[in-house]
Amino acid sequence: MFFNACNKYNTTVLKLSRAMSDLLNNAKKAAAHAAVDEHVKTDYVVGVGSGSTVVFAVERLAERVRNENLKIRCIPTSFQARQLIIDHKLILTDLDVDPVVDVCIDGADEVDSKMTLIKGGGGCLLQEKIVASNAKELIIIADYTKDSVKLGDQYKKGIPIEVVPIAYVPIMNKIKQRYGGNIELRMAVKKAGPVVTDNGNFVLDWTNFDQDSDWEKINLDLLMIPGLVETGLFIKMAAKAYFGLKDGTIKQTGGGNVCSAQM
Ligand SMILES: O=C(CO)[C@H](O)[C@H](O)COP(=O)(O)O
Repeated sequence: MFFNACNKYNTTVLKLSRAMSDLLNNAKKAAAHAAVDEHVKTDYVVGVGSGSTVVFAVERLAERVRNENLKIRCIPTSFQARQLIIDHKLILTDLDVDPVVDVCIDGADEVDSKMTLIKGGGGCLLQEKIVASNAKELIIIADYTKDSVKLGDQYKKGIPIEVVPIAYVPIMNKIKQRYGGNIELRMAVKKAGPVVTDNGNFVLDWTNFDQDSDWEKINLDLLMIPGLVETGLFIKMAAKAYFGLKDGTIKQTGGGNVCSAQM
């Protein structure tokens, strides 16, 4: 009797979590397809972001290359993005060969009402910011859980900060002293010790920050700390965000031209 009730409960929980993940995946796919269809043209150099939503964008790029004979060259923002480009038989390039990127399509952990982003949940913030900063347009694709008024409203894992390993303790102390909140070294899951980025660095996650902070000022202050390589704050970089909603429709934010990435 007890075991039957437990089994029933477990099956219901499993069904609910599957339904939730289907909803999220459909939302991610809808956003990714819309962004690729509206922003990628033939002969474009395309920056390929990182994360689970970008997988749908790469699938769509490959589909358009096959069906429309679209000609594109792709610049990865991480090891994961490079593998995706190779697996989908897209043309791989880099900033040495193609220093100007026509459009960069990437995910985000959170987008606030001013189009300030938290990125780096997957630890790829440095290369993502480099590629985005060399793109004429940064287009964000995300599901509805990423659409916030203020940073920290929905995303509770914090602002990622990439640091040189020998400097991680003093940097953690400085951030806590200056701005408060909590800061932790990101630990690996299938490896003992910390996460090591594609660039050989560590990642700190800064949580419980003041949500009314002046992010532009804080970002510049942080970047002055020796050993701090990059922050996951993307400010005035994204031109547009596509959010896939639960009902399969898409919400778009951002004008498209005011805040395109810095050239
Ligand atoms: O910044 C990132 C990786 O560094 C990702 O774009 C961000 O974490 C969103 O990922 P997902 O599409 O899986 O939600």
